[in-house]
Amino acid sequence: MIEVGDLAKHFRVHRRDPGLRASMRSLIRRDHVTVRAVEQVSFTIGEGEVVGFLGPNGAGKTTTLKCLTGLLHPTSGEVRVLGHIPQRREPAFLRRISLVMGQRNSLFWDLPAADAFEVNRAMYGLAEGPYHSALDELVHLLDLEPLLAKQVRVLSLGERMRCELAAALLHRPDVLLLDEPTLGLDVNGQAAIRAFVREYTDRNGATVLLTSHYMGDVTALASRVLVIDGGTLRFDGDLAALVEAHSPHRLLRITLREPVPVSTWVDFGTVTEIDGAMVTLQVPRAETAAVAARLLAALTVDDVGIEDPPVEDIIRAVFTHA
Ligand SMILES: Nc1ncnc2c1ncn2[C@@H]1O[C@H](COP(=O)(O)OP(=O)(O)OP(=O)(O)O)[C@@H](O)[C@H]1O
Repeated sequence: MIEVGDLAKHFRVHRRDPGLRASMRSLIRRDHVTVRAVEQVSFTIGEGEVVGFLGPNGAGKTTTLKCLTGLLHPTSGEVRVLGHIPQRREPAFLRRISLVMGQRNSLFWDLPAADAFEVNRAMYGLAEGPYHSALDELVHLLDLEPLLAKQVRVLSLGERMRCELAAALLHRPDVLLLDEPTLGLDVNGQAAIRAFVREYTDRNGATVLLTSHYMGDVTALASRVLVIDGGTLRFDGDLAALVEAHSPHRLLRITLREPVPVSTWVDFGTVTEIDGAMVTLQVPRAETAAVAARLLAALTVDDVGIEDPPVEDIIRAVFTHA
């Protein structure tokens, strides 16, 4: 469905030092540098997969997504999406994909949302029947009824994102590329978009590649992740495997009947939080079960839970080691 082999995308950019002298000099001589935004990246994504694409700022995520849609031409390497070479931008290809960018507005600003959707209908040449059935489904799933008559320019960010998603899905694309779809939204707004994407993909089986700085988006939607840093792919696999490979520790959350002296914990692990009788201990992953058993035998435990550290911490560790 999506096949990427040794993809590289380099940008040649004009370099100018700050200051007036440098400005004057650049009028005569222009220095250029090459930005290696993406370097030898390979992966394949199968039909119906929902994959998270993670990386710090400037890692190369958006550049990769733009290569997948044909908005950017690769410097080298192979990209095939739905059997098409994206940079050819063939109508048969464009009718089957969608790219939604959280920080970009693609809807006509001055039109009511309903008319902005009509523009997309015309653009994609959708027949009345399929258009209305897709629109009805999206209006229902995204709760758009109260927004249809409002001008796009007056919508809140969360409302606009819901409309952006609807507009992007009216032609029922097989491949959906989501670049920071929850950027800047509050917790409710993020939850609404996540719930929608999950429901939509369950119903329609679309293939999704999703970038987000909110780990909640990725943990809620994707079981597989690609991690990119400095333009290079660092990890491709299950989120659970990433956690296991990069987190040598697990957390034991213990509630005791009564508090005990802090020195008690030295025998069991490293205390990361303590609040009276509630303690969080960090223990080596391989020893988790044995430590839990020793704790239960030695102390009066009301409750004990075993958790992995927050995925954010693990991703940070991946980037730090990279
Ligand atoms: N048109 C361009 N011209 C020059 N450099 C570019 C261009 N587009 C991207 N870059 C550079 O390529 C690198 C990767 O950028 P990209 O936008 O793909 O990163 P990203 O992972 O999406 O980051 P973020 O999470 O901040 O959106 C960055 O160093 C960026 O400055």
